[in-house]
Amino acid sequence: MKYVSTRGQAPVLNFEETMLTGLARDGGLYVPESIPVMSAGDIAALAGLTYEEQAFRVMRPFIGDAFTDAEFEAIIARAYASFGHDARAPLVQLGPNHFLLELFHGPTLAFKDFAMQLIGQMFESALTRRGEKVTIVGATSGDTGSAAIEAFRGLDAVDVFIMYPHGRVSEVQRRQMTTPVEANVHALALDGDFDDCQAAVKDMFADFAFRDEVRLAAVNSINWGRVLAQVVYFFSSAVSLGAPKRSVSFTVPTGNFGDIFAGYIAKRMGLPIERLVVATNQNDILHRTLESGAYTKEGVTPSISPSMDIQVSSNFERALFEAYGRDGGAVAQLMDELKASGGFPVSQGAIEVLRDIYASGRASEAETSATIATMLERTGEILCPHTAVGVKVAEEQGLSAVPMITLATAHAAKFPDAVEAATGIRPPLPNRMGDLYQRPERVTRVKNDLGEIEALIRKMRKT
Ligand SMILES: Cc1ncc(COP(=O)(O)O)c(C=O)c1O
Ligand SMILES: N[C@@H](CCOP(=O)(O)O)C(=O)O
Repeated sequence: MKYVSTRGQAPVLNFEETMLTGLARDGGLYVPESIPVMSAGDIAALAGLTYEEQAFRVMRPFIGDAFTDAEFEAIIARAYASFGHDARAPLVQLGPNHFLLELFHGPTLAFKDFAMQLIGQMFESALTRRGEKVTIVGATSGDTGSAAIEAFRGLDAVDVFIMYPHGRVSEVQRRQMTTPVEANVHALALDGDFDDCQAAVKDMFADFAFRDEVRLAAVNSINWGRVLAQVVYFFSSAVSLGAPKRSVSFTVPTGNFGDIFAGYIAKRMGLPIERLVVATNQNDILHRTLESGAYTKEGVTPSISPSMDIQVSSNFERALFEAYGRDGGAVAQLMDELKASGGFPVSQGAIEVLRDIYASGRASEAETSATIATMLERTGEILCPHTAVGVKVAEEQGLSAVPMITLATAHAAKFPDAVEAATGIRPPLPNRMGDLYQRPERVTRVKNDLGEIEALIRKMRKT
């Protein structure tokens, strides 16, 4: 399996190189040269298997010879061993034909653990074999960062630097990043918003001297390995509701577009997905784009679903690449326009392709709060605000004979203030999170200045 850049100018790589490279050298994102297809028989055979067995079968065609079957099985087993639910990604029913896919049973209580625990194991295995070390830089609006620090803490072959927008993540998210004691992980509180953090990561990758000096690697959904791991739960949930005989639809709370793009990959692999619905909060650039055909950046407005406070949605580039018939030159031009003028019009042909694949909706702050309250009353489920955005948008899609699965992307206890304001109940952290509120914090405040960030990383890295 080979991987190509969405901007068409970077070297073609195999899976392991793609995983360790992160952003392509032309600024694009790597995607598989072709998408492997699973037959109806292959999909039906997933029924009754464990999550780990399903993960092996779904991901195996993408990894080429990066790992032997035995190594890959062991990596998957280690990745999910720390999850707090035997099913890993259980489904619960919310109402007639509406299901919630609980993706928050991993160690940091968000869906990011599914991919991050896996790529942590894959990095460790590949780097040990190669005798190499890397410096990971990541941008987070709260969940990617905590999941990355958890997955990579204490590993000898990596230093990890996670930038989060100062004052714009929840206390639980911040503490998950600032309390681990291992010397190889660092939380950097940046003066700016998530888009500034993500732009800084991409600028570091574009600074080839720095990139090569510190051997930069990425764990945001820039990294194809992240998207790949997230494909699995689209299969596991659909199969448990009767796929491939029965179609399903998904609503995905969306920010950086990685999770819903994983759903698109599952569909391309043969999973019968009828609708893929993008659910946004008030930072609704994706919903506006699908409605108007113009991708136009506005400022990021802080919300009660802070992990989705994003305006420059990284993986939308992968969706554009597909919608423009895999024309890397056209995508590069759009990305230049975005950088220069803060937006671009999507061509008529491409927007029609996108609208064919993705539906969309938006939930306001008041609607999000009201959904948390109503769902508690109706179903007894306490939703996190991101999940509530998804549930609200899913309900607006209207009932159909096809089951709708909304992704529950985080545990309510990560956002206790928003949940308490909506319901009067302050959701407690699971026991296994222990003394998070008592542990001392370690964080470095940093200006949104590339030179300063790079100097700090040079100084703090140990490899
Ligand atoms: C809890 C939560 N929900 C939804 C999202 C949006 O996911 P994506 O960025 O893959 O669109 C995020 C952040 O990525 C998140 O942390
Ligand atoms: N919501 C994310 C933003 C980064 O997304 P990623 O999937 O590209 O890592 C977060 O919680 O940090």
